[in-house]
Amino acid sequence: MMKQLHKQTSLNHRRDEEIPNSQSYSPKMLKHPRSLPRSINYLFKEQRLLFILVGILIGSTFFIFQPTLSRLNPSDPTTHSSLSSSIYHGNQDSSSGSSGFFSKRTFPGRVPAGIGRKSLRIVVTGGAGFVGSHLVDKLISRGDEVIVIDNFFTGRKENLVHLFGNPRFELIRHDVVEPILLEVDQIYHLACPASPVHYKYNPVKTIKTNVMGTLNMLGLAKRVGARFLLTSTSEVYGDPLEHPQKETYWGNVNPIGERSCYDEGKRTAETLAMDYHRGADVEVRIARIFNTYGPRMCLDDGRVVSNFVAQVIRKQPMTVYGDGKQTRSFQYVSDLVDGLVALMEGEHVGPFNLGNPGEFTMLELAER
Ligand SMILES: O=c1ccn([C@@H]2O[C@H](COP(=O)(O)OP(=O)(O)O[C@H]3OC[C@@H](O)[C@H](O)[C@H]3O)[C@@H](O)[C@H]2O)c(=O)[nH]1
Repeated sequence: MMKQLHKQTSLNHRRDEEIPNSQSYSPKMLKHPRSLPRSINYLFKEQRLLFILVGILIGSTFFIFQPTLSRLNPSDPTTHSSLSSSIYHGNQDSSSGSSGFFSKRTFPGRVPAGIGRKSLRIVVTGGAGFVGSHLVDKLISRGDEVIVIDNFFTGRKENLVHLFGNPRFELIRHDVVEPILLEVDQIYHLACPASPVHYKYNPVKTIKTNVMGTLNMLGLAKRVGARFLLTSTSEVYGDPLEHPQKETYWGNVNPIGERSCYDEGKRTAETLAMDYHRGADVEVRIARIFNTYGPRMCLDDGRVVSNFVAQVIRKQPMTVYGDGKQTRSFQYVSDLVDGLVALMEGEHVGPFNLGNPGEFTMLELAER
C-alpha cells in the first residue's frame, strides 16, 4: 500500500514538472525582441535620457568629492580641535586612558557620528565601603557602568543608596571568597576589612579575603581580559625601618602577629597580582594606600580619625595610644580616588604609594 502511494506521488510529481516546462517561458522569450525598440523609444521621448544623464552626473559628483571633503575637514581649525578631541576621548576611555587592553578592542580612524566616549563596565569589589563608594560615585559620574560586589561585612548600603535608581549601577551581595563570573573591562579590587579593629575581629576571614578573594578576582580578570587594580596598603611595610617608605622598600613585617592577617594577606595579594601579570599577561595595577579620611568613614571603625572625631562629638577625652609620637599621614578620600583612577588608566603597574606626603604625630593630630 505504501509502495503504491509512493509511486503515485512520484508519478504526479513528474507530471507536475513536465507541465510547466512545456508551457512556461516560450511566450516570454518572444516578448523580448518586441519590447526592446519600445524601451528605446520611451527613453528618447520627452528628454528622459537627458534627465537620467544629469542625475548620474550629480550622483557621481557627490561620491567623487565626499572623501576629499572629509580629508579637508581636519585642516579647518575649528573642526580639527573638536574632531581630534573626540578621538582622543574615545581612546582615553578605552584604554581608560592608556594604550593598554582597551585599544585592542576599538577601531582606529573616524568615529562614526553620534558615537562619543565608549563607557566601560567596571566591577568595584568592596564598593559599599568608605573608599569604594566614593570611587563608584566618580566612575558613575563620568558615564561608566558600575557593578558593586560587597558582602556588607564593613560596607553599608547607605553609602550607595543615592545610586539605586541609576540604570548604570548594579549592586550584588557577594563574598569575593567565592568565584563569580561577570563580563567587565576593569576590576577595582577593594574588598577587605581595612580597619585594625575589623580585620582583627576575624583574622582568618581577613586573610581568606586577601588570598582567595584576590585569586578569584585575578582569575576573572584573566578570563575576561579585564584590567585589575589591587588596593594594597601602607601596612605592607610593617614596622618600617626606613622613613619615609619608598615603593622599593621591602618592609619589616611580623608574619605571626595580630596584624599579619592584613599585612601578610596584602603582601600575598601583591604577589598574586604580579604572578598573574608575569605568568598570565593580566594587566595589573597596585596601589599602596596610606591613611585616608573623609565623609562616610564609619565613626566606630576604631581608626584614629574616626575615634578622635567620635570622641569630640561625644565630648569625651581623645584616646592617644602609647606615647603618641608615632607618625602617620592623612589624605582626603577624593584625592585617593583620583589617584586610583589615574593609576588604573595609566601605563604603570606599580606598586605606587597613595597618600599625603606630610606626616605628623598622633599627639599633633589630637591637638588639631
Ligand atoms: O583611638 C586611637 C586610634 C588609633 N591611634 C593610633 O593612631 C595610629 C593610626 O592608627 P589607625 O588604626 O587609624 O590606622 P593604622 O595606621 O594603624 O592602619 C591604617 O593604615 C593604613 C591602612 O591601609 C589601614 O587600612 C589602616 O588601618 C596608630 O599609631 C594608633 O595606635 C590612637 O592613638 N588612638
